[in-house]
Amino acid sequence: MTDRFSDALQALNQPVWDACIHHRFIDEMRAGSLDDAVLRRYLVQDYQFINQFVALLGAAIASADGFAPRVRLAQFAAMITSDENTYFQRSFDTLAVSQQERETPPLNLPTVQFQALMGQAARSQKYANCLAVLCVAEGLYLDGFDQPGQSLPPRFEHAEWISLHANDFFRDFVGWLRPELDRMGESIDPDARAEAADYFSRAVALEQAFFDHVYQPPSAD
Ligand SMILES: Cc1ncc(CN)c(N)n1
Repeated sequence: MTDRFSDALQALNQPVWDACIHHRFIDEMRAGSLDDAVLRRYLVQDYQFINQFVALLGAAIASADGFAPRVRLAQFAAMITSDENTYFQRSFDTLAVSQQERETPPLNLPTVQFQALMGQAARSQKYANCLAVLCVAEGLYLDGFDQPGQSLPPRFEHAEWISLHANDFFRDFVGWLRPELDRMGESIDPDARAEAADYFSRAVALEQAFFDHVYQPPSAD
């Protein structure tokens, strides 16, 4: 077992982590073969995830222990609220997603649970808890979508979603997040480490449920 907190947390959750990064959702997105109904369900739910995710970034900014991490996190929030937000809007246009579905869709159970987890981490006002969830959300997408030598599928809805999670800025951010969680892990007591570890595990499980659920018909909750 490694000494690094982020590695130890990932190792503890490795089977579920691997199930996520090899999930058919990621394979089909990368192949450009994802069914439009699945893509549509995913994007509609994920836009609601992103809403709370940006609030979590705000909480991480507020609870961080210095200006340098705040700058990093704020720069990342700027990317999500610009390039990623316009990706969603353009995809919604292409997939004929109504304004109501963009803003107030019925939520899947994993979306509700993920929003609750992020809200709980934010309200804890503990930087380590926020970082644990961020490490999962972004580390897992980097591992899933950033494959060496991959060629991008033709449709922008697939290609851009991959590119948003496989580029130098994103690699650099995740490459900063992991040691940042390690650094915080060293500065908190065992109870606080266990608390952050629990956020990490719950977030990994929710990532899997989130992918699984978009393959189920809308009334399946
Ligand atoms: C559910 C979820 N997890 C992670 C990500 C990556 N930003 C996302 N878009 N959606």
